[in-house]
Amino acid sequence: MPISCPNFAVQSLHLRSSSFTTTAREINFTPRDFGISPPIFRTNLRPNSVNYSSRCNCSQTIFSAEAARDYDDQLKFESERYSDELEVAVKAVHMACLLCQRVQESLIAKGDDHVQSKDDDSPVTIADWSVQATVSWVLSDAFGSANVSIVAEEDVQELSKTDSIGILNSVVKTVNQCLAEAPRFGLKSPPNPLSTSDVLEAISRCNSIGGPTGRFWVLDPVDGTLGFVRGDQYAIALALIEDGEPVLGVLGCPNYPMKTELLSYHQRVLSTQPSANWDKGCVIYARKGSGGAWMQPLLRKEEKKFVWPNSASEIKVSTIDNPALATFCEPVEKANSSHSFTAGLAHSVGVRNQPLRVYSMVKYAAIARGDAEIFMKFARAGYKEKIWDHAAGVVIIEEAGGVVTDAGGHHLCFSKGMYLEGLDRGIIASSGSTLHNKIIRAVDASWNSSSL
Ligand SMILES: Nc1ncnc2c1ncn2[C@@H]1O[C@H](COP(=O)(O)OS(=O)(=O)O)[C@@H](OP(=O)(O)O)[C@H]1O
Ligand SMILES: [Mg+2]
Ligand SMILES: [Mg+2]
Ligand SMILES: [Mg+2]
Repeated sequence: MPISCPNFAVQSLHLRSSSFTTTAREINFTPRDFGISPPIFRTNLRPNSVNYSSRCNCSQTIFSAEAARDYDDQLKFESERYSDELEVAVKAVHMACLLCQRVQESLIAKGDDHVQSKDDDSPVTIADWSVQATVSWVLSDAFGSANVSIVAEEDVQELSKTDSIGILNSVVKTVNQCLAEAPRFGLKSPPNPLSTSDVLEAISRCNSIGGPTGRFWVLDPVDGTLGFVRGDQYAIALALIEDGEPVLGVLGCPNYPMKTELLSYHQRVLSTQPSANWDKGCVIYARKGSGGAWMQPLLRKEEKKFVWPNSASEIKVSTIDNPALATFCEPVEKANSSHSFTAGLAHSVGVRNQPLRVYSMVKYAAIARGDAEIFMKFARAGYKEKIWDHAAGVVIIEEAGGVVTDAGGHHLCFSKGMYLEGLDRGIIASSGSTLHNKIIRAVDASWNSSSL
């Protein structure tokens, strides 16, 4: 029996099956018009299952009962897509946040010497390796190691040196302490504590190099390690990429308070807030195409009986589009992004507020939560941005209603391996297209006279 369904043609564009691609084209829309990325649109095709019959005289599309059923099935399928992966990812990041809080507290309290320097002089700590091992183990246990491919920042080279034995032992202890808590999140603990070689294996299993096809996870176990060792902001970032497009993003921000006004409070977060009588820490996540981004408060590690599932609230980008009222955020270190160039851009578009300088992908979280309107990063010429520093943040900002592109206005490309290849000058994220376009025009106007 045919069913007349008002606005069905437009609704049906959300269905993402090949049949609807045709429907969309007939009325001059493409999946991109709806923020649907082609790789997702193409997957799970169910060709010919929709009987596109005719149009009624009031311009409403008429579909068969079979089509309506198919519509419901497809909607259900879409709303459940990646739900297992997202659930495990959120739990793994949540566990990693508690792990990091413990390590950071001990590092600040004892002035721990377990901070190593990598070949590029950047810091790496027990927390970086421990989170990588933990998340790797949790994902492999949940989905089977044969099905899990991970691109991640750390390797075991430094950790395997004979003089790193003390650090390695601390990593193994930290990982086992964290995994022992897995049942509190509804996950399994390993039947026996992981051995040193199990932990090394879990870290080095994250050796995928990414690419344009298939599915892989992208993990930055501690983003903003410098902020971490200084007792300041840092993030745990996990994304899932399918056929070159990030489809899930999870950001753990253990020192980013639920109450916005505390973000501008920078240094010595831990030492001056000892009783933690404030909602410190959150986990933010989003699924590509769902049109929403969500935030959970971080469960307190000292609460022995915390209840999972945790509550979540929806987050949205700021509605401010007047540069005079906008705040921009950028890296703390001027070695990582030119502060003078961004100050010039901000001035030329009429931004008056002081920049919010925050370590790590907490900057992406700040835009998604509506705590700032613009994020800019212009690294020195020759620096290649890594996919793990951006993938999770991009999904979250876009689903919260914002925009992320390079300075040429192109989407960031996650399909060319571990680097954001072809990045045009720098990265800009904004709460909306008005501010975004102004910044892009300002970059064009001042780029040639810059020293970047
Ligand atoms: N020279 C240089 N230029 C640009 N970017 C660099 C550079 N060196 C490092 N990185 C990467 O920056 C990540 C931290 O970025 P942030 O925005 O947090 O910078 S800052 O720490 O606030 O200055 C940082 O991530 P983590 O290593 O995970 O901390 C690096 O991947
Ligand atoms: Mg690093
Ligand atoms: Mg990083
Ligand atoms: Mg890192």
